[in-house]
Order: sequence, then C-alpha cells, then structure tokens
Amino acid sequence: MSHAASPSQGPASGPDVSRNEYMTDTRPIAEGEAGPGCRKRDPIVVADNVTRSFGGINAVDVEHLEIPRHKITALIGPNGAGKTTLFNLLTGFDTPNSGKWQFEGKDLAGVSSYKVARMGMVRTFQLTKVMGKLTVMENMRLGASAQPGEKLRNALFQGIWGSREKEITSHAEGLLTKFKLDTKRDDYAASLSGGQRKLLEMARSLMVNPKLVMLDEPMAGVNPALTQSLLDHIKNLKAEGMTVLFVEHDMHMVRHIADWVVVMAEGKIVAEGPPAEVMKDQAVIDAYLGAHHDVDLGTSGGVKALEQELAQDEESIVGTQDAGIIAPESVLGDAETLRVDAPKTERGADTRKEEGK
Ligand SMILES: Nc1ncnc2c1ncn2[C@@H]1O[C@H](COP(=O)(O)OP(=O)(O)OP(=O)(O)O)[C@@H](O)[C@H]1O
Repeated sequence: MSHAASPSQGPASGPDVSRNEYMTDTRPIAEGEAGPGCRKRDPIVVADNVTRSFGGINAVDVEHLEIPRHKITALIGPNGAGKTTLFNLLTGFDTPNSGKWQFEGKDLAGVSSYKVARMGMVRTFQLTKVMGKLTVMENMRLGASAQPGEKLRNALFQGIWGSREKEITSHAEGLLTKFKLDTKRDDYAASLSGGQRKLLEMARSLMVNPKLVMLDEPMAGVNPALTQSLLDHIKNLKAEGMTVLFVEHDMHMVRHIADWVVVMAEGKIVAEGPPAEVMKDQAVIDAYLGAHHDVDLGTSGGVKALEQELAQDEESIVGTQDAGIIAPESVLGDAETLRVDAPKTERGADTRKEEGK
C-alpha cells in the first residue's frame, strides 16, 4: 500500500484520499492463520525472542511478534502480563535481557528512546508525562525536540532557527486546534483535567510526525465526556496513515476501534486475531478470568454470566464494582467502560504506578 499522505496532514488540509484508503482496507492482516506470533502481510514492527526479567519474574518473554502497518492493534492482558514492559523495551525506555526487534526494517536494539522517537515510533505513558509547570504550548514545543531544527548547533544559524521556530509553532497550533486545546495554549499543563492531559500527550507525540503511535492505557482516568473524543482521535491517526498500538483494559474500546488484538499473559503472547475472534478464545478467557472460564467476553451476555458466577464466589474480588473492575451493564449504558483486570494486590501494581510508571 502506498504511503499517500504525510501523517501531519489532517482532515483539515483538504480532501483526504488516505482516509478512505486506510479505513476501508479489508485485506486480511495475517499472512496465514491468525494465532500467537503469526506473520503479517505488512508488518511495521517485528520482534524476536525479546525477554526481560525482574528478579525471578519473566515480565516479558516474547518469541515472535509482528505489528501490522496502518492498523490499530490493541495489546491486552491481565495486570502484570508484561504489556507496559514490552512498550518500554520496544521504545528504548528499558533494556531487554535478550532479543532483537526492527521498526520499518531497522534494528532498534540498543537505540535510545530519543532516537527511536526521531525515527517515527512514539509512545505515551499510563501516567501522563506532561510538564505541569510548563504551558500547553511549551509542552508541545518540547515534543518537537526530536526534530533536527531544535539541535543547538542549528540555533547558531539565526535564519534556519527562525523559520524552524515558526514551523514548530504553526505545527503545534494546528495540532492544538485539532485536539481542541487551542484555547488552553497559554495555561499551565497542571491546570488541565486528566483527560485533557492525555490529549495533550497524544498531541505532543505527533509533533515528530510519527509513523507508529503507541498509547499506554489512553482511556485510564479519562472523564466519560472525553472518551468519544479520544476514540475519534485514535481513529483519525489511522485515517491519516499512522499505525497505532495501544494497551487497554477497556474491552468496549478494544472491540470498538481495534483491527487486531494481541493478548499477553505472564510475559508471553497467548493469542492474536480480530477482536471478535480473540475475545472468544479460550486462552484469552483463561488468562483474564482464571477459573471462571465458561464465559464469552465478546458478548454482553457473557459479562452478565460472569457477574452471576462471580457473585457466588467469595474469594474473587473481580466483579465488585467498588474495585472498579466490572460495572454491571445497568451502570455502563452505551458508552461504558468495561474493565477486566486481575486483582491489583496480587503483585503490588498500585504501589509501582504511584511511583510514576
Ligand atoms: N521496574 C520493575 N521492577 C520490578 N518488577 C517490575 C518492574 N516493572 C515491571 N515489573 C514486573 O513485571 C511484570 C510485568 O509488569 P507490567 O507493568 O509490564 O505489566 P502490565 O501488563 O503492563 O500490567 P498493567 O496492566 O497493570 O499495567 C509484573 O510482575 C511487574 O510487577
């Protein structure tokens, strides 16, 4: 498939043929049968034997993984499955014990996170890393620092610097307008809501015109009023020719926007395929639900069945709405959030997140 449009061009820049091209491509994503580690027709990332352990825990143990280009791939799995660690490894924020991986055919092992971003592979974090004491615009400008125009030596050449400055500012303004943050451009990022900070982080990551955008739990902590807008922005990334890989516990979001789903459990890829197929997969149900395996996650009936099953299980905290894990359908409505998590207390995940994961 041709790369018809620069990722920076949005729908505002005129008729967007790529929108149709990328959104309507129904060719199979896998080369053969879907399954863990299956080959893709057009992969943008290919990883082999990537492992990372912490003490005795094999946090990531991925034999083979390919991420399909121009598609939205969801990376799902219970708490502690290794999703964020895999993100960290692929983007140079952590170093694996072994393995190699390529982005657009280029080896990335040993490449710093800064260079990875400059090559077009950017990521956001579960807890946003926007700078609270900088304004929204200053945060955006920081996002451009992976571009050559921001290098110090270029600053010595006033002409280049001046035009580059204008270019960066105008690019930032365009993105802020698109993300409806333009009225906040001079506000401190600390004054934004959680959802607006997620939008800002996403907008900032686009300052380098990435080819692959990796979002770690984009919906976590987002007010329902902003949920639809975030979903639309993610779909737009694909329409504009970008590839998206996102980690998410919100199964409705996964079913709604993902073209492909990769499931991790205990560091390994245990299932892969189109959302509707994967959520019926026994390995996925087992990974999420342990003993509660007679339930189909792909249907709302399945959720009801699970709730009933859990209501009779005194040992399980899954399904107790107070824990924020599964809300009954009566509470969810249409644009609901359905979280399917393993109990956090199993591995002290909460503590780590508070430390700035
Ligand atoms: N810096 C670290 N030090 C020690 N253990 C870690 C560290 N980072 C991750 N782990 C462990 O590695 C495993 C995988 O964690 P990871 O955060 O990647 O899982 P996850 O699938 O992203 O979970 P969640 O859905 O809760 O975000 C867990 O057992 C976790 O406790």
